[in-house]
Amino acid sequence: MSPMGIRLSPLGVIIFCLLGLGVIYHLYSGVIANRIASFRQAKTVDLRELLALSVEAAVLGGQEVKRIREENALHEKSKGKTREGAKEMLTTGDLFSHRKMFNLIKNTFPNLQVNSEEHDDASVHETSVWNHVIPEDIRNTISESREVPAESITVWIDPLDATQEYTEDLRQYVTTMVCVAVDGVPVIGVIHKPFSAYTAWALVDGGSNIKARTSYNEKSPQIIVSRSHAGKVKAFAQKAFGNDTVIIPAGGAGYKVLSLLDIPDEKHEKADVYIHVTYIKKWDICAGTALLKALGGHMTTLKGEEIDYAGSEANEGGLVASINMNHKALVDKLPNM
Ligand SMILES: Nc1ncnc2c1ncn2[C@@H]1O[C@H](COP(=O)(O)O)[C@@H](OP(=O)(O)O)[C@H]1O
Ligand SMILES: [Mg+2]
Ligand SMILES: [Mg+2]
Ligand SMILES: [Mg+2]
Repeated sequence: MSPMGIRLSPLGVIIFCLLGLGVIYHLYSGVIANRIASFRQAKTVDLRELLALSVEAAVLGGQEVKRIREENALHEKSKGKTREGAKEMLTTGDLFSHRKMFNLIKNTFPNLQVNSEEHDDASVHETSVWNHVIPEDIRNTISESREVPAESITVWIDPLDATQEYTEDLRQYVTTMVCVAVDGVPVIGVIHKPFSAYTAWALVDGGSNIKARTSYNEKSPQIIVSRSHAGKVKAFAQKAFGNDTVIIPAGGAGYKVLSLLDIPDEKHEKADVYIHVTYIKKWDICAGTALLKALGGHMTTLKGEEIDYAGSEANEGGLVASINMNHKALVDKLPNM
């Protein structure tokens, strides 16, 4: 008999305790599972793996871009206007490519910050995960892995660059791009051309599958510029390099960076310098910056400042890109905006 006159059966006490534990487990199981999941998520990421994943994402996105164009199912619409009043086009190609690229990266490394130009309001559940196989060309060029803290990484993706030209069926200008910045500094750049199945990739201080050309005209450079967001770039370039300067209008920021390099495609135009004077966003230019940087080139604002590839998407200061020339001397020739 207990002091209160209630008799406690040992079996009853055990059952009561088990029930209590069950209730506590039920209440906290979600919390515990989340804790375990976040502990399991990689705290560091290997840049060589991230390069291989970036290539895979750009290629899979590119397949969507190509398919939608071939099926003539663009369903183009304007998603707004640029500051200069040009229509910002959105097509099914942009959207389907975004779904593939964004989800592949997020499903593989859920805790990475991934900034895409596009958004998916339908939130289609795309479950693809990367198979972690590093292709032979990457393994042969980059022999070592390099771990960096996941929290230092910002990934920028452009699921379809040169959308305006895509709607005009100017397929040669279209690319898909992935860039990885560590602490705001671009270290991985991938530019993929879906209609010619060509991919350029680079890891800064690691290696790449593309080279600079052997010579560039530094005195009278041929300047590649935007054809659909040109602003006053022609007058700007002529002021710097003279009225006879050859100006090449072309679509796509990815296309224009590749035109500075030794790309194995006769049809891809060649230029010495890329200049852009209107507003542009970081998913348009980060991959190009990384590729150029890996090969010893530069992409800066028109004042020669490095661009911080963390934080906001905006780049306000224009762009000048060059390789195998004195970039500082080039910047000094440019007029004030
Ligand atoms: N003034 C501006 N405002 C917003 N985006 C711009 C811009 N100028 C260029 N861009 C973007 O930069 C990319 C290259 O432009 P361009 O072909 O004119 O050189 C295009 O990307 P998207 O096609 O991915 O939207 C384009 O939309
Ligand atoms: Mg766009
Ligand atoms: Mg773009
Ligand atoms: Mg785009």
